Amino acid sequence: MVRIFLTGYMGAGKTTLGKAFARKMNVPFVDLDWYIEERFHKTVGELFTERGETGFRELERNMLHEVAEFENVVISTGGGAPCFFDNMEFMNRVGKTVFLDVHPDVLFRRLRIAKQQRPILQGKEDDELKAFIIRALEQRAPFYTQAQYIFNADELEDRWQIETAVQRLQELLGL
Ligand SMILES: Nc1ncnc2c1ncn2[C@@H]1O[C@H](COP(=O)(O)OP(=O)(O)O)[C@@H](O)[C@H]1O
Ligand SMILES: O=C(O)C1=C[C@@H](OP(=O)(O)O)[C@@H](O)[C@H](O)C1
Ligand SMILES: [Mg+2]
Repeated sequence: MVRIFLTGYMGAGKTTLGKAFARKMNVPFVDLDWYIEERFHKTVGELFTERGETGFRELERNMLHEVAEFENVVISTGGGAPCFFDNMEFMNRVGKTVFLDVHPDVLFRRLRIAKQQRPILQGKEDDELKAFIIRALEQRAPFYTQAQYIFNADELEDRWQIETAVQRLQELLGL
């Protein structure tokens, strides 16, 4: 039975790599944010606005427990999921956890063009965004580093790099 959780900061490539990895492993892919959006018929941004971050985190925890029931699955969490409640401990208990480790400069490059759909980053100018990413990584590191595996995901810029990353991830997990 394969139940793998991909974690890491926003822009680390959890969704991109998770999707490609699940396809290669021939198992279903679940992106926790997409699952939440489908279940509630609302975007993550709308849920943040309506319920505040506290409300979103509660819902995220409940949905994490729901998707963790699936067997043979690759699950990409949202970047904050491992850092609230006992979510990280829970994932370590029920599956294999991978921290997608990405250099802050790379995260900044990816997120400055992909921040609109991420409520926490909205309205941040470049300087502020960079400082925010660095600070958030420091705060979240104690959670992310509880993952059983650490995977460098600095290179996910094209199909070839993604394919290479999928192979490396398979080797890391011994699959
Ligand atoms: N080749 C690329 N060049 C620049 N940005 C990219 C490229 N590929 C992906 N991104 C952006 O980087 C982000 C990382 O991908 P994603 O899988 O969504 O990360 P996560 O799910 O960890 O937040 C995405 O928002 C995407 O828009
Ligand atoms: O890091 C975070 O706190 C968040 C990350 C997002 O997921 P991605 O990491 O897939 O962008 C999403 O769950 C929400 O916007 C909050
Ligand atoms: Mg994602």
